[in-house]
Amino acid sequence: MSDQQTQKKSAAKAALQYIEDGMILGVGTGSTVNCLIELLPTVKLAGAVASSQVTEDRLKALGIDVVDLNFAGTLDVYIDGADEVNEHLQLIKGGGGALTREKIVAAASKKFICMVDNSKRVDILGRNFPVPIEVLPQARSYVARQLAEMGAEPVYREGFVTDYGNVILDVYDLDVSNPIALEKELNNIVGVVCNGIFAANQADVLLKAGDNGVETIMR
Ligand SMILES: O=C[C@H](O)[C@H](O)[C@H](O)COP(=O)(O)O
Repeated sequence: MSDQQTQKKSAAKAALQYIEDGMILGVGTGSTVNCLIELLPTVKLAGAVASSQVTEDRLKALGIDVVDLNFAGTLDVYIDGADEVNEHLQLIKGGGGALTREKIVAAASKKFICMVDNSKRVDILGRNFPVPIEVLPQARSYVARQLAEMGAEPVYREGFVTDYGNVILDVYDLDVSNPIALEKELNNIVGVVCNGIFAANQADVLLKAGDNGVETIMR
């Protein structure tokens, strides 16, 4: 097993301490979350709210009851991974295209626990990883032109459709030095459904796995 995979598994194991019996858990999407899902049969959940169809399918395959967020109320805990995280626990997410549903479930949860391996920690978001933006299909070219006017380089994620039937632009060369301001600015472009900057709804706890174990960083 690679070091990175070992770290993902360690972070997922550490996340179990935030899960209580009888809880309806918010469950994210991605390879790190998949490590957590494998461990969920060892806890007694009342159910789970899934942040993507992929996660929903995996939860159901393990016999875990998947609950519609509209009937779950406010969740105590949401656990997810990230593509990048900075020192303020602000994130870029959406490498797997699940950003909108993830942001909704994160916003509807009291506590967001983020699990990462060492490679995800960065000083400034967006230097190495593009910001994914979910866009209504008809607005794709318009939104791309608006982003180009901001000096950025949007790349259409060809062949990919989100759970909501929309498309993704992966945006390079955005200035993410003020993540809260940029998150709002991107949301204001007509046709944008959601963007992958999680700054207004950043993580509350970061579980960062490295060679020497898992470090817990609180906001
Ligand atoms: O859309 C996907 C999600 O935002 C994932 O949480 C994120 O891409 C991290 O995924 P992974 O754990 O596979 O690196």
